[in-house]
Amino acid sequence: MTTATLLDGKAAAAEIKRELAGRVTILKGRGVTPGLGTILVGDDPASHSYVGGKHRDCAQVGIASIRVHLPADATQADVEAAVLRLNADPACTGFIVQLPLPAHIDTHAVLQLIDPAKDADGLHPANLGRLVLGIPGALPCTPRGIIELLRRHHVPITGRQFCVIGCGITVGRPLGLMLTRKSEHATVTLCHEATQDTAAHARVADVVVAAAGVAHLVRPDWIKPGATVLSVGITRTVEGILGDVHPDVEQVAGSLAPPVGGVGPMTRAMLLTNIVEAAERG
Ligand SMILES: Nc1nc(=O)c2c([nH]1)NC[C@@H]1CN(c3ccc(C(=O)N[C@@H](CCC(=O)O)C(=O)O)cc3)C=[N+]21
Repeated sequence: MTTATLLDGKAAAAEIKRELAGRVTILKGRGVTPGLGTILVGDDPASHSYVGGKHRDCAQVGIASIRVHLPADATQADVEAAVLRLNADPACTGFIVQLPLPAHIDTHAVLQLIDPAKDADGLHPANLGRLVLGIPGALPCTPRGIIELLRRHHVPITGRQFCVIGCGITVGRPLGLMLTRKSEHATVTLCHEATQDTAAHARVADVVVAAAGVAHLVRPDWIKPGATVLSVGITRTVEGILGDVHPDVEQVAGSLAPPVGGVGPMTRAMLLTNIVEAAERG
């Protein structure tokens, strides 16, 4: 049996961070220190750990960190005030509101208040609209990380058949938009909960991206031998982190991004890239 080549997001992200550190040095020479802000509401351990990782990354490349932490019972007005403060803070080049927000908060109302020029996640309606129209703007970090991971491993994109499983707002839906731009020009099938036969769509794909958040959804018999597979969604259990792709897929795929050390580190590297680009635009 063969074993898939690893799409190593940890190594690619380390390389990107070295490149960004050089660009940050140049910015600092011009008197500009890029700053990433994060707004975290509540005490979800996973969210805390993600936000911690983002600030560790910032320290590595010389980006300043601005951390805002609000209690779980923060009101809509409290969260909106935090957004407005970072919009107005000249030390903050760009920022993110860590998702998910507590259920009593209107997420769309919060995201719409972010200054689109400071939208490090690329999730503001103005930036998603620019993506649809093909106008330059901040791009969502995870889809951007997926495309960058494929490029750095020389996986062909143009003209290839992609099956994207899951069409959430942070991964699947914007990934479909990005992959069908002129610069990528892939053919994309977006599958979701109501798709009749997701396995049949996956089987014909050159690249399968699993971003549904359903543990071990993608089985070995769903994969065309030699295809590229990315396990993006994760489910936390007492036994540890389970990816959307069953581990045995490794025996069929040509290359595979694992649920840990694959797309996750690339998402973080693209967040830093969005900040450095925003600082360079000035
Ligand atoms: N506004 C917002 N923007 C986001 O980009 C965002 C978000 N909210 N909410 C949650 C999801 C999830 N996400 C991850 C990023 C990195 C890893 C990552 O680096 N994972 C490590 C493992 C980390 C671990 O062990 O938990 C790895 O794959 O090696 C994972 C997940 C960003 N998200």
